[in-house]
Amino acid sequence: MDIVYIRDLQIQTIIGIYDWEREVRQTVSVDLEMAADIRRAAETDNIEYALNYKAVSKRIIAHVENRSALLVESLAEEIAALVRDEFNVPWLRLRLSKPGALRGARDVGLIIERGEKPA
Ligand SMILES: Nc1nc2c(c(=O)[nH]1)N=C([C@H](O)[C@@H](O)CO)CN2
Repeated sequence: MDIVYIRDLQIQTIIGIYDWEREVRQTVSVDLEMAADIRRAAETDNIEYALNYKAVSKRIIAHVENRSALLVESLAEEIAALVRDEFNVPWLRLRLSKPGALRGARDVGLIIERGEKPA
């Protein structure tokens, strides 16, 4: 199994459970690992056969910027579902973090894995 990844994709969005968090955009950071078979793209040197991380990033940004979730859990599940459905990704691991959201911690958030890992 090969992995195409995106690290520390920073997006501004409304997220959080507190009143002040409903009024100001905060930064969330996305790390994403996606199962892929990169061999055909490598053999042909053709983006048509690649899992295009630029296209995935643009889709995630569009979704997150237009959302105003309360919980990081909701946003993480939505991102995982759209990446799997729209880019035909069989398995992914997603870390969604809120830098600076908790005093004393660099960031907080969660890590989820969805789908089945190909052999
Ligand atoms: N498991 C979670 N815990 C908390 C969340 C969350 O989204 N998931 N959110 C908050 C607040 O919005 C926090 O980020 C503000 O500092 C608290 N706990």
